Amino acid sequence: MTAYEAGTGDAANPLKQLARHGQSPWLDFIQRSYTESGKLKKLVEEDGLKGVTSNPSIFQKAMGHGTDYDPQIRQILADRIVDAGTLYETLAIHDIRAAAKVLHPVYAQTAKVDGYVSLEVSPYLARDTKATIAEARRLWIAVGAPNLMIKIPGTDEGAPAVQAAIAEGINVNVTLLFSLSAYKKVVEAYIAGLEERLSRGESVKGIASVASFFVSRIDVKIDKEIDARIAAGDREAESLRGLRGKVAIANAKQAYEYWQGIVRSPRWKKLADAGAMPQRLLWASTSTKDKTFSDVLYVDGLIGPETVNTIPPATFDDFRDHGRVADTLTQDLPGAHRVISEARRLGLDLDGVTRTLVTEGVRGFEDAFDALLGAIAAKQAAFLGNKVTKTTLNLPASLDTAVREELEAWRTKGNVRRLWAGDATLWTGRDEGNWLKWLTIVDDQLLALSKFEEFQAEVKARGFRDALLLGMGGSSLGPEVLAQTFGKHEGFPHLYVLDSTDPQQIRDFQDRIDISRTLFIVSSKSGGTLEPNILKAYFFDQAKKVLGDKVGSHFITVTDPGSHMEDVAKKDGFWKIFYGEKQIGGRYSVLSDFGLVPAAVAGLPLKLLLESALRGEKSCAASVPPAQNPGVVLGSVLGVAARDFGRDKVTIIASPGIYDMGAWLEQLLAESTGKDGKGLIPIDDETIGKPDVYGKDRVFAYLRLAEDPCPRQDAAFAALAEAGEPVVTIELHERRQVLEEFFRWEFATAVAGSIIGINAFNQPDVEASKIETKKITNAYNETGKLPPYEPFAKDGPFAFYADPKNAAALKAGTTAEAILKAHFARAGAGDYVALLAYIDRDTATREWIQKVRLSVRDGLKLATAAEFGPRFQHSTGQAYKGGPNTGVFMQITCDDVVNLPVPGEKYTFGIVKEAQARGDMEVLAERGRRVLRVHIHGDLKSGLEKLAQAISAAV
Ligand SMILES: O=C(CO)[C@@H](O)[C@H](O)[C@H](O)[C@H](O)COP(=O)(O)O
Ligand SMILES: O=C[C@H](O)COP(=O)(O)O
Repeated sequence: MTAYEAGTGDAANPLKQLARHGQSPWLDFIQRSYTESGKLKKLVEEDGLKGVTSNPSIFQKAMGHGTDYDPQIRQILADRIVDAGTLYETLAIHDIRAAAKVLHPVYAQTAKVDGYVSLEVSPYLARDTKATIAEARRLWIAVGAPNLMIKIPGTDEGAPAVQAAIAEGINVNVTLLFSLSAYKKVVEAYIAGLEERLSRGESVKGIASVASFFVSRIDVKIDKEIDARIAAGDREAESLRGLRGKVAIANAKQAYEYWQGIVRSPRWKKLADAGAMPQRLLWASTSTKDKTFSDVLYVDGLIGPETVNTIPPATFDDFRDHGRVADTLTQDLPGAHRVISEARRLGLDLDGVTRTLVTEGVRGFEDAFDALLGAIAAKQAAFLGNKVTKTTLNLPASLDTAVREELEAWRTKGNVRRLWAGDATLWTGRDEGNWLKWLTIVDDQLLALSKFEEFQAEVKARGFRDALLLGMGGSSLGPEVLAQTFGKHEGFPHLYVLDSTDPQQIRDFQDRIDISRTLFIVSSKSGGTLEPNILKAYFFDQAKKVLGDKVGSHFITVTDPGSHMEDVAKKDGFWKIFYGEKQIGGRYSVLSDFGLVPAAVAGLPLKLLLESALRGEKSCAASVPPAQNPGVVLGSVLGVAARDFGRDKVTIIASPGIYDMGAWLEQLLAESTGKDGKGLIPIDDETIGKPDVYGKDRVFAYLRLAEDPCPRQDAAFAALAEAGEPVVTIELHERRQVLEEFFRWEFATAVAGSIIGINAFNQPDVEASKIETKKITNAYNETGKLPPYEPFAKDGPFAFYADPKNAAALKAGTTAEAILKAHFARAGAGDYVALLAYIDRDTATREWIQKVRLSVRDGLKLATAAEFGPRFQHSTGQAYKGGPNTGVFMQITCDDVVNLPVPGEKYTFGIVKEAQARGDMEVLAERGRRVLRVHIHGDLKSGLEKLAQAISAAV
């Protein structure tokens, strides 16, 4: 008695009779309820079931619908923060293990011939040999059952992976085989894998493999071609009709014939003598698709020794009911050859069909996997409820359709996976892949949590009253959000963030802190940026006067390894040096030490914050299909709205409790996307108005803090949505979720950048202004004075400056009002007006700029940006100079009542600020931008008042 006869006994059950003919019926299906209810066990005991196969479509059917899996999903989500892919795999492994347990007795009774459960590698890897091998190895270990088979596609790339897996002793089910030629390669891979083991002196016993030959799909394709030709009146109609429903089985029989030759060959004999088991042919795709054929056609017709048929449940039942058992596989082989040659004679393209079927098969499994992961991600979001932020889109129909199309394109191209894999061709194909460490930084930070917590305890123990962070842009805006959003924490210093060269503003901060009890955080990624260097020099000097030799112990730095600031910190005996990641650009650095160190200093709950960020990361993971991926959805809305609809003004409004998010977002969006004449123009904190004050160039992003919403904002957004404006509402259930949003917006920005078609990770035009500023400060150091700079007009306290081209356009007027009128008259639909104020940024000036921008917005119906220099130069400045030429700029400068020295330099902070304004103006003008500078002489307060009146009159 062979192993195949082990389960015989019930003469009335065709399924059981198969064993006598050497065929093992497997079930092409898996579902939790089957295993848990004992149904699978019953099939084994009553029907002689000998194995189970799964594939992405099967799991999609099982997990994508119903509630079978809900309890385990809830339990996993309660314990861990995971992505949809991990969730799927955990559920799948659970099922596979459970089925393997049920089938283990078969495995034992048949001496390892049968009793297997198959689990397929990710279909996304079907064309990647190395990744398939790694995945096979990983799944093999993760499931940890001897009667597991790893399914690997029999593609050109899959065959070498089969060989490698077999050589490692992993049981393999080779799937997606349609053609004899592909099958031959797979047989070779199996044999070569076993030979590899033998040559290393390893055993080949007990290693099992099946080659899954797909049957019915071939008839579906060929018969369609036949029907089309008959319908078109083909002369060979009769002969063609005679082949309907025959080619697939004939093709399978040829494969079997080949197998028979193999197992008789001396090469195989050697392996068999060493105890190897032959790789059996497994008939897959055996449900009947054409209802005019027998419903058990592909079981009845393929019965033969040492084969497997994996049968879907309905066909399984049909075959139990009326299957006919006979040795059909070996019957009439000449007939099978005739069918194939007749098909060739008639020009039916079997080779082409099998090639197409491989491509379609891979695609089909990818689609099914996408659908499955999408369903899991949606379920996950629903179960997590308030633990994650919630996004609602209100988009006009045309934008909505375009966004859906974009999401589908991202899905079919596998772009989310490409992004995670660092594929630079998603952007401009240059060095973008080197700038993506932010994708996984949260995982690293969680691993390093104890480092931050120890530091936090040390800060607390030292009893600092204040902490002053000195930095610009990416090194200051994230910490500023943390400081503003989470406030002061008992026992920890008050965190202040200074990002200005305005002497008055520096003095304001100095007045707020007690230097003797202050921890200074010098934050500079490159370590070479002018502002943090001179601010450090200034405060170090000031602190030295108070602290003497201990001054270094009040300073820490966060900087990239090897930077100038690292040298400074070492030389000056800083208390600590924290390092950034070189593969993260400044504006993507908030979840690296650039955000974590100030968070630790301020006494924030680091673990909770990082966990929130991790939720952001996991919800945007490579496994989460675009339509369920919050980062891709948001990025697609922003990218498509700008690219296809001219809606490039991303208007960001946040609830009061998280208002500062906008300043961080401004930099992220503008600096990442505003270049090559394209990009998103962020409009932050422009008080929300009635629908009629807006042009058709906006997308609105509402960051709503559900725990403390603003009813006025709610009502205004409802009105905008009602009026058909595109509104994205992101609901944060608690403040902590700003960390989740940090990650999501970073991801969305990368996506939008890809859609717009720019490099989302460089900032060429910010560098340009820095160079111009440096030229001016260097000149000052050499000559002790600034180059001459003449206004083209003066009126009262105002002096107006511009480059010759802009001056020519504005010179007609001589009064402030006329000049401003002429300037603003240059703005038209789709443009924006940016006020760039190089003045102290305090409550009064912020209110002033807000009032003025609203008068401009309402007067001109244009988007407005209200910015303070020099901080915006490290942020939106990139888009102003490098983005679309739609900005109309007005610099506002003032006399400095206070001036402060920069230790070691001839220039002062006042000179630096002047150099920055001039440098930026130079570059703006050089890029052909409409720009005007208004300098306020004398008292700033009254000057600003007058300017506000003049602007209001001009618009
Ligand atoms: O590959 C195996 C078994 O190794 C099967 O699970 C295989 O994927 C299925 O039989 C087919 O996908 C089902 O195909 P079809 O009936 O949808 O044409
Ligand atoms: O956004 C980045 C700013 O330009 C500051 O750069 P940094 O961190 O290298 O000093």
